[in-house]
Amino acid sequence: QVCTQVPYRCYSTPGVGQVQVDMNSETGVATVRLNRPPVNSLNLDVLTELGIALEKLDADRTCRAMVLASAVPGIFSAGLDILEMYQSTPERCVAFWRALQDAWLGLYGSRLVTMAAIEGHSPAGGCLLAMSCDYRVMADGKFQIGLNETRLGIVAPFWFEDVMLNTIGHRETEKALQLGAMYSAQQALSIGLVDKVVPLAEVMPTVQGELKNWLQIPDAARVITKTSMRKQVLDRLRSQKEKDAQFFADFIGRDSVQRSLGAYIASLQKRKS
Ligand SMILES: CCC/C=C/C(=O)SCCNC(=O)CCNC(=O)[C@H](O)C(C)(C)COP(=O)([O-])OP(=O)([O-])OC[C@H]1O[C@@H](n2cnc3c(N)ncnc32)[C@H](O)[C@@H]1OP(=O)([O-])[O-]
Repeated sequence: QVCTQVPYRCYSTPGVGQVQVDMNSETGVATVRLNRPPVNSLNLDVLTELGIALEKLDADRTCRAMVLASAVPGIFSAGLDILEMYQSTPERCVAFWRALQDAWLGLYGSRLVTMAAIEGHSPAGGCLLAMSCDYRVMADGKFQIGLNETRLGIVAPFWFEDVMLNTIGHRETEKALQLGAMYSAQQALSIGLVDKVVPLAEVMPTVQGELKNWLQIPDAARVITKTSMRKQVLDRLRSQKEKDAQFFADFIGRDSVQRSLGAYIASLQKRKS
């Protein structure tokens, strides 16, 4: 196992944790892999683990960069675990949302160079995680990426919207969010939602190659620049975290939203059979 070799260090037990972290102390690059089969849906536990992992990496002075990837073939992340939003309690909804907020604040506000290796589908919350990195490489082929929330009868919150706006601009975001659009890798590339599209086997090598460019830049100057670019969006959520969590719990609890989610879950199951 890669983790037992020097100079790798693990923050989680390989093959066990739902968020696996391999830290290469020689290069200063950590690889964080989501590991919640079958689709890496993000529940309270995974989001809490992810938030803690990001915090630890940020505090590790030997760490300069992080690659966000998946341990599950064919999937980057299916987004938020729909079962956290369906027939849940208001208390659980608030706790779930806080964990998402904290994980996102840790990722979007990270001092590290962050790269998304998108080796599979990446809807909704998966797209948010990818967009929150500094750079995205996606596998060509059948995989799709996008914020499809409206298709579930739910609404991407203002901070998902802010991140998309900063990634692909106002006009594309308006269309993408209203339609709940899912894009192929090539379409995503054409609107700037991802930075590079390569064959599946080339995703990781391409990320490693790109990292070399980013790591040539002195950290302090890059971090000040990144912070200045992202501060406004981060502060907008930081200043209203509780209000945002309460809004989510209230919205999700509506009968009409529960009905839409129920129908969407049924459609996912039907697609399988
Ligand atoms: C306001 C809030 C903002 C919201 C943000 C979000 O992220 S909203 C999230 C929006 N996300 C979406 O709309 C994504 C919906 N998912 C998909 O479109 C597809 O699963 C896929 C394309 C990701 C993978 O296709 P594939 O053919 O490889 O896999 P498959 O389809 O066969 O699924 C396997 C099993 O996983 C289950 N399951 C799947 N996703 C979720 C989930 N998010 N959660 C929970 N469970 C999920 C699925 O039901 C099935 O369960 P079963 O029957 O075995 O008990």
